[in-house]
Amino acid sequence: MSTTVTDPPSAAGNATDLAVEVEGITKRFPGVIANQDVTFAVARGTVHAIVGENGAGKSTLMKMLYGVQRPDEGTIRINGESVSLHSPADAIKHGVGMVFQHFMLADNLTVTENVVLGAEKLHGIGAGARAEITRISDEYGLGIDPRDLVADLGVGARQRVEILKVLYRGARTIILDEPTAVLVPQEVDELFGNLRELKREGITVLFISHKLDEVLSVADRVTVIRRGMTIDTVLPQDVTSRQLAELMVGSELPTPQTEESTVTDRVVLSIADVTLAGAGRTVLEDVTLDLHAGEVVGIAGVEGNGQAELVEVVMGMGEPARGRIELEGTDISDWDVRRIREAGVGYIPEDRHRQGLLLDSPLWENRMLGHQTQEPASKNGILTNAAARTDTERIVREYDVRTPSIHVTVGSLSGGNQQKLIIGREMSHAPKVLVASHPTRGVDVGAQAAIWDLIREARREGLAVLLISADLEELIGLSDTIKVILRGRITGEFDPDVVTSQELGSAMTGAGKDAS
Ligand SMILES: Nc1ncnc2c1ncn2[C@@H]1O[C@H](COP(=O)(O)OP(=O)(O)OP(=O)(O)O)[C@@H](O)[C@H]1O
Repeated sequence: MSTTVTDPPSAAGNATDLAVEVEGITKRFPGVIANQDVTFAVARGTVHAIVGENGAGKSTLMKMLYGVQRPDEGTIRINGESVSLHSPADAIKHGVGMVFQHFMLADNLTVTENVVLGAEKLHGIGAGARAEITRISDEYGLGIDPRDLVADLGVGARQRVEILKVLYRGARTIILDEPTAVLVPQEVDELFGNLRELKREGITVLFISHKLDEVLSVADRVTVIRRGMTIDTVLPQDVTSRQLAELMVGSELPTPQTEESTVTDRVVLSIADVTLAGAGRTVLEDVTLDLHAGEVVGIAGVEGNGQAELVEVVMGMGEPARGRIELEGTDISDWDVRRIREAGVGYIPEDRHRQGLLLDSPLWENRMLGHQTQEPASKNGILTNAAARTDTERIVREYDVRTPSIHVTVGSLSGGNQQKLIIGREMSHAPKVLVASHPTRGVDVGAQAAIWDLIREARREGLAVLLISADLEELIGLSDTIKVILRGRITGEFDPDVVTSQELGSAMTGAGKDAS
């Protein structure tokens, strides 16, 4: 493919037209070269995407640009000036700000309070700050009211507050980490509109994403990183998303197989009229659904509409006020997590850091987490570390977990590789039911396809899956039926063979027509 961008990114080729230059950056960790001689340049006022497989080195690169990590070798130039960044405060002084995937806003505070927190010296905390927030919001078309309470804002608006927060601190280059992972299609369109407005005003946006179609629709240039090395910087009009994926992987991708339905009429998990109250309001109301052997039921919803609580009641982390949950005919409504797992329910949690993994422990110890009482970790009540280690080696092989060994801490793995380890662990106990929250969040396209194949294979053997995902392509691609959850109620049911992402997005926000 002759897509390499050889000309300097700026029309004039003048170094000062470049917002960021990365030259010969190398970063080593024990047993891993995370970045090796990485070189690329980002023109001012453009949107520049960084893509690569899980563990390719994208986050490490961004951490160096944001002052959280120091390169071992190489140079970073910002606006033509060579810089040495020792902290995020350093980075922001040079005009580089970062917006993380997990928002860091306090719900019970106003937009102004959130924005000024830690930056009180700039414009105070009162009228001056509010005026500045309004000015920035107007200048970049963000539509933010400084007096709004963050709790009242939707996901898209919260993200705009995060963007405003870094602009308020003087950022002229903004790094976004997988910004669309939590957005519905309409919000993605809005965000991309905002990014175009930002670049018109001379702001530079650098972003990491695994969603290659989106990358191609919004980026001016795309830099591909493979195993720590820069492979190419391409123009979006010169490549398809498949070619981009092949550049990431370094070989041709297999064509995905479509599957016949494997749904049986045997109900494995039955959720009947489940109602749950929390913090003075009803978070789940009369939720009823059956999971059959061989079936994937997808749950589509904007974050915060009860899907997390639904998972919690199914997994025994919350007891419903009303209703009943049965596993193969047995009432499990008041069972605890351990008993439910032992009865054959696998669990891929939404927040892998809080619920799925012990970051400071090695991979093989994490293999036993939540399964201490089951083989191979335990035989007749005695822990068998050796068996757990051997099985971890198998998972690393089968799930392509990129790691120097099974003895390093899980915290040192890239996000996508942590996720692959969790999925490998949960699938190895041959569950009857898999409760999967965002199973491929942060996972690259190749690994996502492999995980979908594994889930489909297990479904053929009779696995029933409750799939909660913010990735509508995933819901459509993997589910046998999709249910929409809105304000704690199931408000619609869709056939994945005919529904579009746009229709699902509308139903999720309550804007669309009801069930088809
Ligand atoms: N603090 C650390 N200690 C040891 N190794 C690390 C550390 N941070 C990253 N690595 C390793 O560096 C490599 C690159 O990781 P990085 O997180 O940058 O990848 P990534 O491209 O962002 O992946 P993903 O798409 O999965 O988030 C991986 O092999 C990872 O295990």
